[in-house]
Amino acid sequence: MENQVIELRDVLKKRRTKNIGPLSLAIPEGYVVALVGPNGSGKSTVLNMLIQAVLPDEGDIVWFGETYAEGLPLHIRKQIGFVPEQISMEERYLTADDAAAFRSQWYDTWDGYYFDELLSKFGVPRGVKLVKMSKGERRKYEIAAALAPRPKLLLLDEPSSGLDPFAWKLMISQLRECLKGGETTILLSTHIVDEVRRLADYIVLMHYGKVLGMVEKDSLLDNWKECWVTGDAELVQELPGVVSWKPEAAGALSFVTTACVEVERILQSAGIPILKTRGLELDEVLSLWIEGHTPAENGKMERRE
Ligand SMILES: Nc1ncnc2c1ncn2[C@@H]1O[C@H](COP(=O)(O)OP(=O)(O)OP(=O)(O)O)[C@@H](O)[C@H]1O
Repeated sequence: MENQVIELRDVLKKRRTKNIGPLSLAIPEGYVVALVGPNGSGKSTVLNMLIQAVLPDEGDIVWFGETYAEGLPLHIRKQIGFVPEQISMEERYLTADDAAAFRSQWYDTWDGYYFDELLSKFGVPRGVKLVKMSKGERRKYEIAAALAPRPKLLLLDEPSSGLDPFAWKLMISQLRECLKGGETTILLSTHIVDEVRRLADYIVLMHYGKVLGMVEKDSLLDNWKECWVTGDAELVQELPGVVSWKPEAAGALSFVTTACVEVERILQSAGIPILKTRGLELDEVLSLWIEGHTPAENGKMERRE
């Protein structure tokens, strides 16, 4: 059986206007799980509960097989790298190097050379206080500082927010690098479809404080597509997973399906060519999922090489 790095068991956080939870979720070791969902759906609250910056009102959180209701012990905290949504108050008036010197005291696995290399590659200004940096520069520092101790678990709250395209690509390649050994697990919240496409193994959808499901990314993105074929309404009614369709020019029609792999198989055996397909954007996938078009059950994944 796979090791679960994190487990949430009926976790509930009461907020003034809405509750986040009850949430039950298991994050398997060695995978990347993308938390997606509209603003205010509870993604940051989940991530903050995982470092005990926010404490749940009910339920249990299990880290590496143990619960720690009395506070996260240092040996567990040291295995977690966190990129928060907001810059921490304690580090505001420190430079990147001073903040790193402060952090490295808590992490015996802190790799100063790696941190230095990341700051240089990202072009983070040295000698400038974090509070005086641009949003993107601070983000780059946060990513470098989260990666430097080579943690087993990386919690990333919208890590690409404010990054330019060059820095974004660098972040993706560095995260992929971390995953190579198979022991690092990443839980990230994101609104960026390309980030999900390039990194995630699983997608967890949050909506109004609830988890609507956890599904394999490949299965979701391979199956949820818009297709163009030559045919009529009768044809579309025979096809599985069709959620909408419309006539197009020259006797063609387009339809959105949540079962494209099966649709392709059926059309191929009927000798009907698919003229074109388009993978849905993340917002389209989320809207359909939220409307109740649930993805197929996820199968077991092969472990990452
Ligand atoms: N400190 C707080 N006190 C009271 N309510 C809060 C607090 N932090 C968050 N909330 C509320 O909890 C809900 C979930 O917020 P959260 O930041 O977890 O959402 P999110 O999914 O990360 O949103 P976004 O995509 O906008 O970052 C929101 O309705 C928010 O107003």
